[in-house]
Amino acid sequence: MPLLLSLMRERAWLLAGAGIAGAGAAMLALVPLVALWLLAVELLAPVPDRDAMLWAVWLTVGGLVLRWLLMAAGGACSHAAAFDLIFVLRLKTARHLGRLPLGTLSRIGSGDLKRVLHDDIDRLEMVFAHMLPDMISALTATLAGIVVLLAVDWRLGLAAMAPIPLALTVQGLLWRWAGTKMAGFHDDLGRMNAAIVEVIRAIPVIKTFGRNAVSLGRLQDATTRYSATVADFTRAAMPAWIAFTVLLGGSLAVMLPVGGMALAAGTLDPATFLFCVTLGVGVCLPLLRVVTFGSSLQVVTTAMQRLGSILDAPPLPEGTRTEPPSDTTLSFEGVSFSYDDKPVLTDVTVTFPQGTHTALVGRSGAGKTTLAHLAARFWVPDRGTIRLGGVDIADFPLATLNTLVACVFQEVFLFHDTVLENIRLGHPQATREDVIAVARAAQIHDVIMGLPDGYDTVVAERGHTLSGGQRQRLSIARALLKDAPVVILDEATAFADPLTERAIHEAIARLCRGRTVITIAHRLSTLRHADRVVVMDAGRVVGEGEHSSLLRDCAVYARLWEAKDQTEREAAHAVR
Ligand SMILES: Nc1ncnc2c1ncn2[C@@H]1O[C@H](COP(=O)(O)OP(=O)(O)OP(=O)(O)O)[C@@H](O)[C@H]1O
Repeated sequence: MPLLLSLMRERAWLLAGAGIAGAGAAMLALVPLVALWLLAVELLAPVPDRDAMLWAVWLTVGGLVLRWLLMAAGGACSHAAAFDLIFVLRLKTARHLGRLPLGTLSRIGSGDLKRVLHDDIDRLEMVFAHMLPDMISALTATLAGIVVLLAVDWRLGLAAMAPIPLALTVQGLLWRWAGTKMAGFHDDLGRMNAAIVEVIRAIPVIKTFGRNAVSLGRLQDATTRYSATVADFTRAAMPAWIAFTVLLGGSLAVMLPVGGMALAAGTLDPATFLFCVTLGVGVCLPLLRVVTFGSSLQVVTTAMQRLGSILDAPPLPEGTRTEPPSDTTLSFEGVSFSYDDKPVLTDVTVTFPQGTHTALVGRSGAGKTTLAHLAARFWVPDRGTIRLGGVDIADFPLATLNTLVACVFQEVFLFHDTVLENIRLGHPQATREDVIAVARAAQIHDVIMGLPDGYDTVVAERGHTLSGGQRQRLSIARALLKDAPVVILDEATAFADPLTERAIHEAIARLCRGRTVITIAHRLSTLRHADRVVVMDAGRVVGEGEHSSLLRDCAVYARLWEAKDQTEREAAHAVR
């Protein structure tokens, strides 16, 4: 609710305009009825006044035209406010997401992120463009109708209002009951959303494993559970909702006997009776729209709470230093890190000197990727400091650190855009010639020229028109264009055949020239290209130096090589 109110303040004038126009239009809806009453009075008079009757006709026409104008103006204001606010909020949320640590993002989960960014924010269109003006005009219509009735004949006015307290009591009880069910309802919806996202992502795996894939089962369970919750909710709420609707339409049942008695007593004339009954029939019915708005508001409030909890998540703290450090030695000093409660790095102290190429090796799960991610500040260490040229990387704004550190990771994400723009991501101001030059250096130029529109070919979502090795070379081109002094490579040859691997290594050699490079070497063959090796085991650095000295002094390293040699011997034996 506070988020909704603060949003309303941002476009207060437009919303006020929409509200005033809606209220005016609702009041003008009464004009034809008043004109009808004036006509009836004249028609039932012994000598009807023709001028007064003509005036009543003109009053109706004028009222209708003005009402149409007000409705158009109100609609324009409310839609302008709604789309403005959606734009502002979506941009604010996207910017905030960009500044959140990866940990927070993965905790939120992609299903919930999609729901908040897309569905939840979209609900604001319904609130500001439709529900809010509609509620104001509905409330005004009922209020104005009752005020007119009270002014014309207070007895019939009170009779028209009589069912309202009972109807609102029923609805209040229904709301209170619905409130207790909402949390479960939204949990089920969240589970279904997460299952949908998982299935979309896992389509290749599902195809491979057929219908037995866990994802499909989970989606089926989540959907069944959600529809059962909605069905139970609707069934249980139906009687109270029907009672409320019937009560709101029940004004006439009270007005007819009250009016009949007044007519019989001679204290009410027939024209006034007719007018009051006509107005009273539907005077409370607009409140139905107000109540519908109330139920939808509950949904929107929950959506805004979800959005609020994301916007309240603390972003990565950023420094203000924008000048680059004097050198690009990267050092970890007593760095420890846990994913939630699971310790992954313990007291890591290691230096990657300027201009050297270091291979990071260790068993799977040793913490190599995590160490690299910390250098790019995807996460913040629990303890210790990471320095670049002696400066704590936390002292740089993320945008500056981004220009200093380039990453080439195993999974390369390509945007649904041209190849040119995908490479240009590394340096948005780069010219086409610059892009072609780095693509040549990354050994990917010929592949790009073979695509239907060359550099202007649009690559499909998640880069499915390029192979794994090609995507990696494109990622290297990006990093080359970025021209960052520190480069982190996560086993960039994982997808490659021997020829492609050679092409990639040539590309990497160009990328590494004169820079501080860390290669996460999942395959020990990558070590040939490194100046030195850092060995990790169970989240600690257990050795560093040159290959030969490590082979002699570091048991973990010696075991890794022994395993590699044995695998190669077995492979050679199998081929023979
Ligand atoms: N996002 C995450 N959330 C929770 N735990 C994680 C996350 N990423 C990695 N881990 C865990 O942290 C540990 C270290 O993982 P990391 O990826 O850093 O190891 P690695 O040495 O790079 O492994 P590999 O060579 O297999 O890629 C592993 O036990 C892994 O399960």
